Amino acid sequence: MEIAIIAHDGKKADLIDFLIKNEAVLHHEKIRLIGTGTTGGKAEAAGFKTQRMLSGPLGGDAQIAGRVAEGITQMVFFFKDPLSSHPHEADINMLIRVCDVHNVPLATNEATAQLLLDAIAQQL
Ligand SMILES: O=C(CO)COP(=O)(O)O
Repeated sequence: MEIAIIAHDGKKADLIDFLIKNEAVLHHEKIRLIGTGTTGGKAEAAGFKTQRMLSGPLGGDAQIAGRVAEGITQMVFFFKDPLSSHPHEADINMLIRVCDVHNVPLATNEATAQLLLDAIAQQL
């Protein structure tokens, strides 16, 4: 299963902490991580093999949306920062919309991501 990880700058530390907390599940052979450029780089530095797309503002969210639309990415953890604005808001909303169009689970905060991952862990 391919899971996309994305975090805005104000949430990147929270996402990495979340990955570390769940490393037993995330290192399972059936799980493959992809991420936007900077988020993916930080995940790599923390020991998580992650296929990196472009940085979000340069089209990374759009690339992940494309993979969701094609059925390649099957879950998205997107730790959005609700307290900051982003120049690529259109891409962010497009990714959320594409997840809804294709009924792909999308967590935009840690509590939801944990519930999704716990559900996945039971199926591995
Ligand atoms: O902007 C982002 C999501 O909208 C995240 O991109 P980066 O991981 O490259 O910072």
